[in-house]
Amino acid sequence: MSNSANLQKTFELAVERYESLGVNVQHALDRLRDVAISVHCWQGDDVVGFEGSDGALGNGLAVTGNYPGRARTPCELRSDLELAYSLIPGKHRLNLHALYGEFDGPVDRDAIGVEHFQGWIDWGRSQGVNLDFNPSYFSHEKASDGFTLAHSDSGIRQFWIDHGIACRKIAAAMGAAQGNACVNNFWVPDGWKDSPASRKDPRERLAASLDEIFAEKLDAAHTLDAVECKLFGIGSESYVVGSHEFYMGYAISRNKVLCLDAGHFHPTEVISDKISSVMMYVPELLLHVSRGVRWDSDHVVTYTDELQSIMQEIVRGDYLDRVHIGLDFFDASINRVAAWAIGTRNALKAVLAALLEPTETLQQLERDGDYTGRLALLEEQKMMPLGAVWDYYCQSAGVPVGAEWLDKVRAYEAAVQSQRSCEVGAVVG
Ligand SMILES: C[C@H](O)[C@H](O)[C@@H](O)C(=O)CO
Ligand SMILES: [Mn+2]
Repeated sequence: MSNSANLQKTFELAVERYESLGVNVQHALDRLRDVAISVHCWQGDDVVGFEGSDGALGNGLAVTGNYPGRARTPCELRSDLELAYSLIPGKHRLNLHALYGEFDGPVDRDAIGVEHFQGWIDWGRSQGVNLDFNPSYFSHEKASDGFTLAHSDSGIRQFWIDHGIACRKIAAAMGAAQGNACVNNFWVPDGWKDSPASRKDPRERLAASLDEIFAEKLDAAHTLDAVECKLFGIGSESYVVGSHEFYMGYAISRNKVLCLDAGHFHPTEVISDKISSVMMYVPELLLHVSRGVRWDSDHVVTYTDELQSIMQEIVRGDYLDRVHIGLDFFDASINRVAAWAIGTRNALKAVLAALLEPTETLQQLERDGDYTGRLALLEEQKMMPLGAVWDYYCQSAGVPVGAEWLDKVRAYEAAVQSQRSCEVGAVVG
């Protein structure tokens, strides 16, 4: 029997197994097809961007590793992304940071405009890839003391307010061009290494700055504002202005999308447990699916218990329409296209596993107080033939099955990435 016939047979047997639990595999695959993961551009170049500055990453963000082949121009980044998307089943989004505009000279962050992102908008249209966006409040001389929107200097605050306003306009233009909302996520690094004398003042300034940025009402069909909290960072170990409580309150009171990054809490705290709580009070949620190892280390997403729990919570709560799934990791110690493929495929596998769960049966057992049955079924689930369904899904989506994608990455690395030996400065691709 050919590989393809084997795969089909294994899939059919898997369908029967799931049917015996009352799970309709085709229905699960139909739902999975609609899940668009927002793939983060910054894994492709170690969060350097195209501003043409020295590229030094600041404000608590750190990328470790020196694997060759980093994308240095928009053309290279797009080429790498095209390969990555071809290895991932389904249609996915691109999450762009403001520092990835195409600038033909120095343009400061408060002066960026949609013209600097037209290349991305055109590329997105040609690829059928919808865009999300992020203002960049880091790696800039006006953020060098760790403060931006909460800065005590009103001039610096104004500069960053203007950056936020400019980014909202760009995001709205992207959304209008693609015909669906561009999620525009605000993360600011503001915080202190050591204990503050006033925790209150910077928080009041941050809220006031954000209110100014969001003062103009934009069409929600074009852009949605999201706000991302953080517990601590390198250099902001004692205090982060935009804490979870700060943004939870801000998002609820201003009807904003809340962003939960899996690496932004205490190391033993998980975001999966937060989803059903926050969804009671905020309209929509953005996730930065990441993997912290001992700290917010932004490791490539692997198929962990927490990844599975996050996707289970989204599916069990019937939140697929209100949760935007984005990724946030940056690993420079392995091939960067492989990092995207591994992390995104894992996120999708976890969504598939959640869609294949006999949720109604489990919840009925729970309502009946049959916790023995609940635990037994949850554990038996773990041995179900998920891999057979995943392989079938990849094959029917026209992307490599199993580890076959790695051959494509290796061939691309040999032909393309390995030729990128010398660094280039500000290059418009
Ligand atoms: C580059 C991203 O915006 C950044 O990772 C942010 O989302 C974050 O998580 C900072 O820790
Ligand atoms: Mn994040």
